[in-house]
Amino acid sequence: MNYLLKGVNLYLTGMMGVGKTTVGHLLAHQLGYGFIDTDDVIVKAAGKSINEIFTEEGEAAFRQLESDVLGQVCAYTKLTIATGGGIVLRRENWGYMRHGLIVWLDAPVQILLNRLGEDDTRPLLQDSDPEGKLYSLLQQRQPLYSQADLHITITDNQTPEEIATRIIEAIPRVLKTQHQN
Ligand SMILES: Nc1ncnc2c1ncn2[C@@H]1O[C@H](COP(=O)(O)OP(=O)(O)O)[C@@H](O)[C@H]1O
Ligand SMILES: O=C(O)C1=C[C@@H](OP(=O)(O)O)[C@@H](O)[C@H](O)C1
Ligand SMILES: [Mg+2]
Repeated sequence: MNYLLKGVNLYLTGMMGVGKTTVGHLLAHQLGYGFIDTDDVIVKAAGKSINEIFTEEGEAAFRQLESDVLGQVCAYTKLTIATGGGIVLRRENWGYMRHGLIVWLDAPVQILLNRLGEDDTRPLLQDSDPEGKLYSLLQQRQPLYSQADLHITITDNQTPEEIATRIIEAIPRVLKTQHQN
């Protein structure tokens, strides 16, 4: 697999709660790649939580930090990068991610809700109707996620290890021509 990938970065995208951070970590390990989570880099650089950044500086400032981080990390190779669910919103982020392979992890809203129902670390879900919020975010973002190179559908009973293996098995089918030269 590493011979085929030639150090090309993998970007995991998809809705919050789908497992980008969890699966990305395992995927990096299986590939012998480094692992970066854009949210983690932002939190470390800002010295505050994602919730604090949203509350004190606003979503627009968070999105700028997110693009800045992506612009930095895309200069490196042999990385699996777990992005935040909203990375697909900015056109410039696609320009950065297109240098690698973009994977969309796609799960039904009910799975996301089950996983994040008790979680208070996602500022966009601190809403009186988290289910409705997830549906509206998905409706807005689905056309964007669908521009990924690889679409992996997640069901309830798959472990993160199984999902990482499925991604690895699917990669040869989607390696772009420019990456095979
Ligand atoms: N395949 C899975 N099966 C069960 N729980 C999972 C799975 N993948 C992730 N989770 C759990 O769902 C929650 C959200 O996962 P996370 O990796 O943070 O998602 P994301 O980074 O996409 O928001 C975490 O509590 C994580 O342990
Ligand atoms: O979907 C989003 O807009 C967000 C997703 C979060 O990351 P995860 O997708 O890793 O939960 C985090 O970046 C922030 O709370 C905003
Ligand atoms: Mg995450």
